[in-house]
Amino acid sequence: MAVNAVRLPVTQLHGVISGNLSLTNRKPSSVVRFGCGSSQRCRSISVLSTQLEDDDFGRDDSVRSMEVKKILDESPLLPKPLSSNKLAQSVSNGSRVRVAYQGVPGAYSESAAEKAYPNCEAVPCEEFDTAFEAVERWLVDRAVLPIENSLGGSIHRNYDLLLRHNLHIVGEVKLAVRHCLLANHGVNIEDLRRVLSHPQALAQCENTLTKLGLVREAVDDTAGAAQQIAYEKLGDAAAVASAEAAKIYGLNIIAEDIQDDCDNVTRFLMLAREPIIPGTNRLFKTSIVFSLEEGPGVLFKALAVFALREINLTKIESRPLRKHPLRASGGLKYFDYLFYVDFEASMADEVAQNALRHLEEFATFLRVLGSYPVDTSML
Ligand SMILES: O=C(O)C(=O)C[C@]1(C(=O)O)C=C[C@@H](O)C=C1
Repeated sequence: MAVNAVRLPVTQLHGVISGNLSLTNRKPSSVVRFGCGSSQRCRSISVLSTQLEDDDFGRDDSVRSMEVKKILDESPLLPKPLSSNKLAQSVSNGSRVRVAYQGVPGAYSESAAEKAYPNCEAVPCEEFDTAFEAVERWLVDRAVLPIENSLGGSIHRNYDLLLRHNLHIVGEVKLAVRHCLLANHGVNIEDLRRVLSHPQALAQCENTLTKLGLVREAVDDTAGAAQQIAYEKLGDAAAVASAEAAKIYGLNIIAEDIQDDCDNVTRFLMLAREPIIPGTNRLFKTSIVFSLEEGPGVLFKALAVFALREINLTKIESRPLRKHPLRASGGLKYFDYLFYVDFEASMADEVAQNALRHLEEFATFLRVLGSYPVDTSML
């Protein structure tokens, strides 16, 4: 699949928690005030759409973006995604659970945060690193991270993030992802030439998009794509995003359920500064990462520590060991790997503790990423 990366420069960074509104020209802004209910959300949308209504598609881009900037700067209802620069100026108000996610309102990660922590305050962030940092600096309580999808498989980059930061996995959420094709009102399917979305979302809709013959353009998140279509009043482009994003940004749903399989589920991890105390009162899962010496049967031996104890593995993923990608042995060069394994047991179970003690005997590195309740909502 050809995906043309679209990365507009960040000109200015945002203040969310401090309430300072400023503008980035990469992501014009979000339209939801933190913690506001859907009625407030709708009110703020209608303010925006009324003010933007008179624009026509032919207007000069720079004039239009100046106007959008003015509207956004003047609106008191528009929170902005957190960026690293503004983290230092932010303070946590400590009332509801605050969950950082990458993207803008209407992103699936926001829905995952709300599924995991109903009534939470979902905090949009420009980058995953910012979301992680927001937790590390006590500005929010949790970060949410998409990790795998039933159609697209593992989200490799996010595995790497788990190791780069020192947060603990404290929960998982499985979310049914139902993609829609969104465009501005008055734009028909025949007018479309391009489609914008997160690369994962584009991949999940591969068949439909190929049938429509649309050129794919990758952006940072699905809702960000919808926002761009709306703010730039694009007449030849659609976004792959949620029905919620259509509501927020005032777009028309041209097609529903366009993912390649109706069972499209993304699994998200919830991350926190402290691990949760693992229990045995419900189904728990534990995620670990380890590396091994090179040699015949070493991975087999590692996996046997679980098999011998009848511990079920639910996921195994390997990623290159970035600092030492190649290992020389007997004149040959081998790739060095990290193995990420999820198994169905709690760290409170003696059998799991024994398995990890056994693995420690020959693993060159081992870290427990978290022991957390299994999301059984989709069983
Ligand atoms: O772009 C979004 O809306 C996201 O929340 C990200 C994301 C992902 O990274 O996989 C989440 C769920 C869907 O699988 C598509 C995109």
